[in-house]
Amino acid sequence: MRKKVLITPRSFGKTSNVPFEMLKKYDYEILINNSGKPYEESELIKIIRDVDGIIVGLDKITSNVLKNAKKLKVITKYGVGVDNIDIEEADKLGVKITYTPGANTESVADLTFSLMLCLSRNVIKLDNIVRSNKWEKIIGCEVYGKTLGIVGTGNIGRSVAKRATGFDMRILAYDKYPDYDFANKLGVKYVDKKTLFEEADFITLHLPLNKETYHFVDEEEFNLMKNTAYIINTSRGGIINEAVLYNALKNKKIAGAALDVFEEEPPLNSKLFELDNLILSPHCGAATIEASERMAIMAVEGLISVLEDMEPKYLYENKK
Ligand SMILES: NC(=O)C1=CN([C@@H]2O[C@H](COP(=O)(O)OP(=O)(O)OC[C@H]3O[C@@H](n4cnc5c(N)ncnc54)[C@H](O)[C@@H]3O)[C@@H](O)[C@H]2O)C=CC1
Ligand SMILES: O=CC(=O)O
Repeated sequence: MRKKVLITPRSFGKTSNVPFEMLKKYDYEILINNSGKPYEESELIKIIRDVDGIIVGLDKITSNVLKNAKKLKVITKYGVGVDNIDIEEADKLGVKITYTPGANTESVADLTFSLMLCLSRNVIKLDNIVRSNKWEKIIGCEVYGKTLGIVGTGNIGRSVAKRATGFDMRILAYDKYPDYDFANKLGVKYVDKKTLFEEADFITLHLPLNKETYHFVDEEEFNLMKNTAYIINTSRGGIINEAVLYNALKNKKIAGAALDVFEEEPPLNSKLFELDNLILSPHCGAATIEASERMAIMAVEGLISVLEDMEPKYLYENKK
């Protein structure tokens, strides 16, 4: 019987045909989510019953979904953050998880840096000024020479650090597993969480979302920050307590923030929209031609390796 593969991410295979050509060699029956949005749990439960492998974007692969997946051998994350997958349930059921580590690193680092520059120079507001037939200037601040606090020095955090050296920034970092080789090479200083939040002019978050990192930035951290400091989140919405961020921005406890990710996505009619010291983007960190192509190819390689009983590629190891 032909194996069935479900593909849900919107941008999969949109920038090149290579991933589909790779899949063709195996004569799988391919199902594609053409709805333009992630599946609801109830939809996935129906579809997944006789699926052997799934390439998934941000759809929630809950324990209910997994319990209904009678043939599933592999869940392949088209991306890096696997917080939308019930990893423990998958482990219990013997379903392998593969992902695409590093595939979107440079794209997320680019977006992070561009958000930092947009915040410091009020780029969105400047654009609005000119479009409304006004000619006013806003005094911003330089990123050059400032202190950057990088939370999470994995692939993306390290790439942000590389960009920051070009701006002669003083770079502080915090990570549960510090990488001293990288730090020595780039002149990055590992500090404790409190020091980073107290001293940084720009803080950027690059942690995976899990029980340990949920609301990693909460009241206490906003209280430590300078009132001239900015925070940028391109990791996952749940890393920041959004209600507390709202108050910090509203009361000018901090200077500003930029969010590519939200506790609820999309953040429809959110009260965050009232704030003019906040820049928003719709979870676009990996939305480049280059990252999409790399993610699609690595996703297909991972999926095929498990479905065809080869040495699994890009296996996600649950470190708990
Ligand atoms: N906005 C977007 O489109 C994208 C968002 N992401 C998010 O960015 C996150 C980071 O991505 P990468 O850098 O590629 O992952 P990575 O796995 O290379 O780096 C994560 C880093 O966080 C550290 N870490 C983990 N738990 C920690 C804790 N409790 N305390 C301190 N440090 C901890 C790890 O030691 C590691 O250095 C992903 O998990 C994903 O959620 C990733 C790609 C695109
Ligand atoms: O959000 C995207 C990812 O790769 O994780």
